[in-house]
Amino acid sequence: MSTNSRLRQFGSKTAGPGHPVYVVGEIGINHNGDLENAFKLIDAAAEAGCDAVKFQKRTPEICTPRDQWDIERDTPWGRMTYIDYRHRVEFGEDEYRQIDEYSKSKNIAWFASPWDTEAVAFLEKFDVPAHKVASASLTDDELLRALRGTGRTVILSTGMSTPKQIRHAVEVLGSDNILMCHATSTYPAQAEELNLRVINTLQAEFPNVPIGYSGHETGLQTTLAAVALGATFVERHITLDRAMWGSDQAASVEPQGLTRLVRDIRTIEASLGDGVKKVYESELGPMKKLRRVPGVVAEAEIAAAAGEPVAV
Ligand SMILES: C=C(OP(=O)(O)O)C(=O)O
Repeated sequence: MSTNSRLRQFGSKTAGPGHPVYVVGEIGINHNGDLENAFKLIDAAAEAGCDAVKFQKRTPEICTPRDQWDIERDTPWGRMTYIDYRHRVEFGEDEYRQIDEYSKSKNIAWFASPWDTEAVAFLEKFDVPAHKVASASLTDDELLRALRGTGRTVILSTGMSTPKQIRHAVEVLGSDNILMCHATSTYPAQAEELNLRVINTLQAEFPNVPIGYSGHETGLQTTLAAVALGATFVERHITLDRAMWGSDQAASVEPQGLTRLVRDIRTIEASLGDGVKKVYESELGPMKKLRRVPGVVAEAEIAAAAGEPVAV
């Protein structure tokens, strides 16, 4: 474990205060079961500068309530039962091997949210940098225990959860290896229900846990606001085209938007600084020109700009 208790490892990268925001393009099931779509989404995330892409891994027979298996629905692949559809959008080991190789070739990490313990065992066949607990799984103690047992960084998403449920999940997972994400689990989420100040609330309640943001809103501004409020991790759903078939596509970010999002996150984190008030050398020229009364601390400020301690 790291010496700073609020830092978390994602392979060779570190997330937490003082480190670049860890940005994840959530592919989820927006690949629609098509490996070529997954590769294109990995390309888009790598080109945008994301640190990782993420998938969702389910064992359909475990995750689909039995009474829904045989319900028929229309899909782009014809009419099929719900359980067949769940299999149709799930990748198996061979596909994940290809995803693993492809991601490596693009120098981007991948991981997933396992929705059941078999999916944890499945993902453990790969050297993933982390696992994620989807908000819907926050109350699944069996899953949380299996994830804790992997010893990897675990991202805990907190949408649709009460403070009591969140505290319980942290107890089950332990706080040493987790990163917690604020989230509102509505697709798309409305600005009025994002409640971004919860990022600060969670930070105050869990001082040893880095806090991130998993967004389902449309648009990018509110995700950038989350970074300004201190989110150390950001995840947004990504899609090749918001009009594609699938429940998550409409609330996802397209490649161009993703590029803007990562660019603006990097600008915001650079602009947040260290919070120590100082006079920059670049301000000395304007100061000379514009300040009529030098003021009693002018010399000290100038010294500070030259890297010397402020004496006031
Ligand atoms: C649904 C997921 O996460 P979140 O709750 O953050 O949207 C997920 O990661 O599968």
